[in-house]
Amino acid sequence: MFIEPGIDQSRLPHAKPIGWIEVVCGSMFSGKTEELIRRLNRALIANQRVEIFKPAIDTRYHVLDVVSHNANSIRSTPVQFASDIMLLAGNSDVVGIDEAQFFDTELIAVSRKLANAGKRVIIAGLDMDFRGEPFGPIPGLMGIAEYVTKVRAICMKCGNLASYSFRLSDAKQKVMLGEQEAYEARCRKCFYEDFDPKRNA
Ligand SMILES: Nc1ncnc2c1ncn2[C@@H]1O[C@H](COP(=O)(O)OP(=O)(O)O)[C@@H](O)[C@H]1O
Ligand SMILES: Cc1cn([C@H]2C[C@H](O)[C@@H](COP(=O)(O)O)O2)c(=O)[nH]c1=O
Ligand SMILES: [Zn+2]
Repeated sequence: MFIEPGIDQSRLPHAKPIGWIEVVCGSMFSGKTEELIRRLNRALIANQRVEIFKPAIDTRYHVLDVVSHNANSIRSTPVQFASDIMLLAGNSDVVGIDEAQFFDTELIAVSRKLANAGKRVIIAGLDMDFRGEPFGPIPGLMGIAEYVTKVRAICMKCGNLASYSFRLSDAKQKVMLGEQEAYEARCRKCFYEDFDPKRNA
């Protein structure tokens, strides 16, 4: 179970705001966005000021909303660069960022600055790409985060827990938006059984 230090802390008299970083990561369909939305909604219920960002390229379900695969949603601000978040997060207590793997590695410095300024920063993103390699700023963010939650999907081949996102086509580019028609959640065994390093080189 995830403890929510911000909410406990806000009850302490004279408590100074202490910032921190939370990372929610895993494969596609593992519930990252659901978990991000859950944490942000609870912060809203606690009357905290919440700002939510996603990369502007992620237009899959909605241009503005962060939307989970099971249709939960929350309003967000799409931004092009991680540095935009620094400019727009000014008045918030809590900053949520979805699809963080698509941001440049500047997101690591931005998250550190926001947390050092007393904000709770909650980041959701893919830890690995379709080749099973670390994705963008996520590994670096996991390194500097106080809390890291790895969530897992269900393997579409065998029903075990899945940590990998298997791409169903031969497309080689790292960034390729898609859902069930383009990717399957897979466990380690089922991912590597069908992974062809030459095809994916
Ligand atoms: N293979 C799968 N394993 C688990 N959940 C799945 C799978 N395929 C579809 N889903 C749906 O995806 C939802 C999670 O969506 P979401 O939070 O958007 O995941 P993520 O952001 O990690 O891609 C689940 O609650 C479930 O309804
Ligand atoms: C593995 C992998 C995924 N993507 C894309 C596909 C989706 O649009 C997002 C991930 O969304 P989710 O909320 O985690 O399901 O990322 C990609 O561009 N490259 C990849 O290697
Ligand atoms: Zn499997």
